[in-house]
Amino acid sequence: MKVTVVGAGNVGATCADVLAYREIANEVVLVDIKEGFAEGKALDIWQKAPINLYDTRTVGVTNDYSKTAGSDVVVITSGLPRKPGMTRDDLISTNAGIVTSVTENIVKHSPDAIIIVVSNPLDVMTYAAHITSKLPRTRVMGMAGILDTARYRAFLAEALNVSPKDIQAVLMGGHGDTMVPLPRYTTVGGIPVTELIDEETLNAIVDRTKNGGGELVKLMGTSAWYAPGSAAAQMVEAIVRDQRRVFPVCVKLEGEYGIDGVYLGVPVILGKNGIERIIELDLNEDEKQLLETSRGHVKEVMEALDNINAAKA
Ligand SMILES: NC(=O)c1ccc[n+]([C@@H]2O[C@H](COP(=O)([O-])OP(=O)(O)OC[C@H]3O[C@@H](n4cnc5c(N)ncnc54)[C@H](O)[C@@H]3O)[C@@H](O)[C@H]2O)c1
Ligand SMILES: O=C(O)C[C@H](O)C(=O)O
Repeated sequence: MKVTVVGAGNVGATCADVLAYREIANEVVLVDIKEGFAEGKALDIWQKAPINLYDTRTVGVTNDYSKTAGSDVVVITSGLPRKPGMTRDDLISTNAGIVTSVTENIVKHSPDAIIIVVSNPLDVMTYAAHITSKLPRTRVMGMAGILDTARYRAFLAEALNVSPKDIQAVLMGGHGDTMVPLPRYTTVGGIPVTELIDEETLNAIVDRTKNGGGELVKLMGTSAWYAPGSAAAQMVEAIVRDQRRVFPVCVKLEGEYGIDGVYLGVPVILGKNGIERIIELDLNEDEKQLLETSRGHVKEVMEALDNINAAKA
């Protein structure tokens, strides 16, 4: 299996490293626009192989997409991260141009690839990659739900003083303040979380999760990479090993949840064909309302992208 990661910055290099040391792919190609940057990162990861004992080959290239040819999966992490005081949506015009041109290059050299978008604003960059690639919606998806759910699970594990391994949760909607964590679908070793934690603490954890990205941007001056890079690698693994894992993933909805033509995080089964199935939960009225708010927000940002594209045309 051959996997390309575009963008050799914090998230891309972390993702490539996880793909390599966990031997998820035989070959990982790292691409960046900065001369020598991807080559250096790929060489560093390769030189770690004798220490951490893996044999995945890592190759770095500066904008040379011929080396990515025949990739089974491509992860797009290229683009600006936000700085303190910015929202993810503030990145739209710069990152849309980057994601669009990267996607054109990817499909030219790997027409059968499955594409995982990581660049922000996530839901709308997934839209940009999907319309550019012209691939079926099952093959172009965005990573955010695994990260947001991981934050929620980590905060819960801390509050309950239990292993994060035992916390299962679902989170839906856009990757932003309107994301929709679902306490009703959260369990701790099979026990509904509401039986183990009081409402006030749970609500505080939900709020912290919604602002989880911003919390890290404030602390570090740029956005997170260890959990995001690992989350993208986990999606790659589910696809290349045909694991049929159930994850929240951003995909174009075509009638599911009563929503049409908007890119949102929903639970899916992820396997060798990409999105094998979208799972439709029976949401209650409050949850439906939260999802509708999230849909409205993502739709607005999608329209902003349409306006940017129309102005360019
Ligand atoms: N979806 C998520 O949950 C999530 C999580 C974390 C970060 N992100 C997003 O991922 C993106 C990358 O974050 P980062 O921290 O790795 O940033 P970074 O600045 O460390 O790395 C980005 C890399 O992209 C490269 N790049 C820019 N234009 C390119 C092009 N046309 N072709 C190839 N490479 C190009 C840059 O040279 C840089 O090395 C940001 O947009 C960030 O907001 C998303
Ligand atoms: O918060 C960001 O800007 C990056 C990413 O979307 C995250 O949630 O960590």
